[in-house]
Amino acid sequence: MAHYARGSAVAVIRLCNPPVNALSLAVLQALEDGLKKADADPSVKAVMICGENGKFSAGADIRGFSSPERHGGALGPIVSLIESSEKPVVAAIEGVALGGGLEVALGCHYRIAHMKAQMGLPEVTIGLLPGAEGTQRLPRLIGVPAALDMITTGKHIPATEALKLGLVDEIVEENTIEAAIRLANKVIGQPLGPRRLSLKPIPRLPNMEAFLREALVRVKQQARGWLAPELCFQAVRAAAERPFAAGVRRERELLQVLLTSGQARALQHAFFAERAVRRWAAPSGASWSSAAPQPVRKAAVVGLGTMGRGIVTSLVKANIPLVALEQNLEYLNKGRKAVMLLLEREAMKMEGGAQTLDFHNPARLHFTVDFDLLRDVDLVIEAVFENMALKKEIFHKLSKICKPGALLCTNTSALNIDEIASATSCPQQVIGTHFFSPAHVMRLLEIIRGRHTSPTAIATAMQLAKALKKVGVVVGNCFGFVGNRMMFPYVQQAVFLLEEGSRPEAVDQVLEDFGFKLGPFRMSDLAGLDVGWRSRKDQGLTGPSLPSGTPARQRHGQRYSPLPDLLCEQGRFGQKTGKGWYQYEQAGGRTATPDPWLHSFLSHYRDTHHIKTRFIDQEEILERCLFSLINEGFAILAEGIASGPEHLDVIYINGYGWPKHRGGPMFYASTVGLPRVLAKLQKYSEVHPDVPGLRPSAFLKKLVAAGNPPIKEWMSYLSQQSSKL
Ligand SMILES: CC(C)(COP(=O)(O)OP(=O)(O)OC[C@H]1O[C@@H](n2cnc3c(N)ncnc32)[C@H](O)[C@@H]1OP(=O)(O)O)[C@@H](O)C(=O)NCCC(=O)NCCSC(=O)C[C@@H](O)CCCCCCCCCCCCC(=O)O
Repeated sequence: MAHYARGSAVAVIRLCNPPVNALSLAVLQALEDGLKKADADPSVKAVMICGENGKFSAGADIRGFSSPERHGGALGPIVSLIESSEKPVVAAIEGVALGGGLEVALGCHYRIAHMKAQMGLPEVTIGLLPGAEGTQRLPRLIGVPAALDMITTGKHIPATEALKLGLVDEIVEENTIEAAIRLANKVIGQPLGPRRLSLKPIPRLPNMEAFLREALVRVKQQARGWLAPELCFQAVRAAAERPFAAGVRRERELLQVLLTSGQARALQHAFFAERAVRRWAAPSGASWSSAAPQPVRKAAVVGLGTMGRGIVTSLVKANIPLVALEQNLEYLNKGRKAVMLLLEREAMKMEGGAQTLDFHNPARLHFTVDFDLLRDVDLVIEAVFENMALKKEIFHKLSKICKPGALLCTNTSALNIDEIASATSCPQQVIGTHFFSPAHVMRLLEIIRGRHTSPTAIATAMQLAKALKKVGVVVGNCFGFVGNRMMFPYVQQAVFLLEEGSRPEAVDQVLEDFGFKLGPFRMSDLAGLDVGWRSRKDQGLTGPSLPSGTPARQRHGQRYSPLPDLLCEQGRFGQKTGKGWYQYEQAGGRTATPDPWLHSFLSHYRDTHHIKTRFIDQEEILERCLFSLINEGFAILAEGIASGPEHLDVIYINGYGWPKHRGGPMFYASTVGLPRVLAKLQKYSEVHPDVPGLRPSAFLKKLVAAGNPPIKEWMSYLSQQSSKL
């Protein structure tokens, strides 16, 4: 709703729809009514628009988009109505003015903001464009380059920057509403023509054409199949090249394209999925709403390898005092040097911002080899390499040294949390925190609940994720948890495709065209082939513990490809050794080039194993890789390892480079249609009966039999879910 009130000569319209004053149909109607009332009242000389509870508005009500009467479209005429008012209208911006909220403010004749307010046009991030004439007004106000930057990235900008850009007229430290009313009184009677943005000419650039050409290249490069940035660009270009009314018509046409692309729905699914995963629940009945986190006043990180260094950097950035521990001085000094380098780089990125990094002060970051210094920490993150015996030894030590109640986290990508916890006297305080590399950059934190993990421990780990500006997703304990477990069949299919006749660059191309930043082979070269090799040796799948006489391409009666092991045996670990599935300019190089050596190696391998080579088309590559990953997702849901498909989607988008505009793997499956996914899996499984990853999961079959219900209803088909969460 919007509340209308009149005090002296200034009428106040307050947008009111908690928690973020989203512009629902009711709010828009009330806003329109308020404007008309103010217009009709001769004692009203000016209008002030503000939001309830210290927030202007987060824009159109995204939840309403999927309702039959989509109401976002009604906003443009209301913004025009504001602008055409004969009485000055002032926007008082507190908290956020985003999307349609900022478009309302752009319709106003004056904008005044609190200095802590944030503004932006984030429609691009939900697959849309600022379709209430925002693409036409903003460039007229702040110029094409700045408007293009805001509209194609969706970034939020602080009030101080908005003032510099001329987006707001004034910023205030005290009461914004009172300041806005003062301003409204001051401008009564002043001419409004120059304040109407639709009448303003676009600020010209000497080289507008060249600027736009280069900007388009940049936008396209970054978008990789995501349509909205390019269409946002086209709308701003229309503002630069056409009169206002024609630009508005173009904006509408482009919006229609986006609305029918399917990407808006996918990105909005991703938006709500990210919020849904915060509401975790455990089988005991404990949940996000009942369990309180423990405060983390001081933390520790054990192990300063690649992961530990990133985790330390993340904690320092979150301003958490920290002890960083290594097993000996040599490793400690190496780790300290690397951490300092990372922190210097982060500090440089933050230069000029409000926050600074305090990492030279030993009270905030203390490097040590002395376990005794962990006595008073509230939380420890163990980040040594993936070895069960080593992890158990460390956890045994931690449970003796750390104070009662301290949370003990293990950074592992696959190992059994319960087994690690069994080495302690406090398994309720043990939890898995699976960070993704580089840990100070990647947003995902998989939080693994063991059998005994307490609700307080989960709440504290979720709170930690938030403090680190990460997305925490609570999952159950199984080999590989959610992300890596779904990744195994995907990578396995990619390697099988090589055996059958494809090449790394062909497989990668298909998946990169789909929208992944890196295909499976480029990804594997980046992560290091030795990581998986070590794990397979530990599992007895290769190496000295493999029983003699084991068939080269079979393990436990199932198809197995020794290709990655053979590469490792040749010292081809990927980028770090300059050779892997590709060749690189040098060890540590980043530019992957197809490698003739690998091609002839593959030919030789196929000959040795009498594999008949065939041409494999793009469709088969895509379907075998993606559908096997999705199939595993259904098994995970059925086993209760994750509470819903949106958890899997959030994990894949934030940890595995799944293109966000495709909504995550499970959402993608829902758009492909479950009957089609099932039929394809059945077909491939018949051809490859020795590959369990292609055998359709019982849950997928059940959903198809139930008539392909919408994704929101999937979990209701799991009647007797044995939750492992
Ligand atoms: C505002 C935030 C920065 C706040 O962040 P914070 O971390 O503090 O809190 P949360 O993110 O947890 O949010 C709290 C709570 O509020 C919900 N929420 C937030 N924003 C909205 C919103 N705009 N609408 C509805 N609900 C919202 C959020 O979900 C949380 O609740 P939950 O129960 O889930 O916990 C941050 O929230 C944020 O960034 N919000 C999004 C801001 C945004 O993207 N704004 C742009 C909105 S789009 C818009 O304004 C469009 C206009 O340009 C008009 C265009 C006209 C044409 C439109 C055509 C309509 C048809 C569309 C069809 C789409 C596809 C289809 O269905 O087919």
